[in-house]
Amino acid sequence: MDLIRKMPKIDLHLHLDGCVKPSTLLELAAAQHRILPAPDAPGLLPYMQVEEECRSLTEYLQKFDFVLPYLQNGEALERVAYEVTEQAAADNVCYVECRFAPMLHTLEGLSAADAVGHVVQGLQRGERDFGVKARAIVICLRSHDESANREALAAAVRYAGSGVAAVDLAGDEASFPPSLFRSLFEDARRSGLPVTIHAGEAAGPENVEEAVMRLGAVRIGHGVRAREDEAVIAMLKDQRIPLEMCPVSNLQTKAVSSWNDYPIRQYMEQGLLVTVNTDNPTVSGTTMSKEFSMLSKHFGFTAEELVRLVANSIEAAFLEPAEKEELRQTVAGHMAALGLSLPG
Ligand SMILES: O=c1[nH]cnc2c1ncn2[C@@H]1O[C@H](CO)[C@@H](O)[C@H]1O
Ligand SMILES: [Zn+2]
Repeated sequence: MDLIRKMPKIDLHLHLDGCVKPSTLLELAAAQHRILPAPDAPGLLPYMQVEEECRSLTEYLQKFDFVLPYLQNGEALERVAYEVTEQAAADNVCYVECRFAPMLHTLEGLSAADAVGHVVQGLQRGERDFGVKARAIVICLRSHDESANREALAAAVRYAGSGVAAVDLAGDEASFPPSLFRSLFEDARRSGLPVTIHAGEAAGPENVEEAVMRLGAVRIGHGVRAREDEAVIAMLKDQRIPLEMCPVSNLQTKAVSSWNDYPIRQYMEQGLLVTVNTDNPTVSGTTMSKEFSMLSKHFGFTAEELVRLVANSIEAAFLEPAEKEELRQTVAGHMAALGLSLPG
């Protein structure tokens, strides 16, 4: 466990609104003169974190409704983004891609572009203060209409290459299939921003295929249910599409029924490019170290296998080649100090 904590790690799939600290929420509420249902951090946690009995992604997503009202101004967004890098540093995560849906932060007059600007500012301040590299990913939401999603996309394009690294599609996968978003993602692709899409989490392998073949995704969020179709697995392998797996979250949303049933080893043996991430540290009650510990506990992952996952994340990162190489050097240096060597 100590080695896991010290190991340099990478988190490519983490939602900004899923990692607000309860202590921060208390301060945001006080500054905004808003009432919370509990007076202290332990009392707030049940409102922010899922229980073991969580039954589905839809139920899981309800936790976000609780924090979003407090994240409607630039100051709050900048602070929680800054704290993403602080939390990353505390767990020896040296690169983080932090995703969020700007349109969820426009309820009190902030524009989508301003929301993106504030998040980018918070991440960049955190990069300087904590030595953690950070990029933002802008999320379009399945439950939003085309015009809202186009506004989010335009905000992403405005910050492309200056803080925003990619575009994503998230939300209720069971109710809104990816085919509804073909025209939106055609424009996303034309903008030059790379695309990652949540798929095969709460619906079947056809969504993974659609995301890659029709929407142009070059990475897939979760992809747990891709295993139900051999042809989809072959397509992921042939195109070397990284999977952003989030084990603790995937158990909670019932993308799988038990650890035994989690396809991570199977995917690695099939030659897929697997990465491991947190999804939502507060909502899921997790950290990168906890994710790695779970893999070592339930699947006997060795230190070398965990290092392989970190190497995969470097390969999958939405960074320019020179920046990626710099990250590789940094990670290799930290690994070497622990007596571990970074492959490839
Ligand atoms: O695992 C997930 N699957 C799909 N959507 C998610 C997941 N986690 C969070 N969000 C959605 O993304 C929004 C912006 O961050 C969150 O508000 C939540 O609705
Ligand atoms: Zn997610």
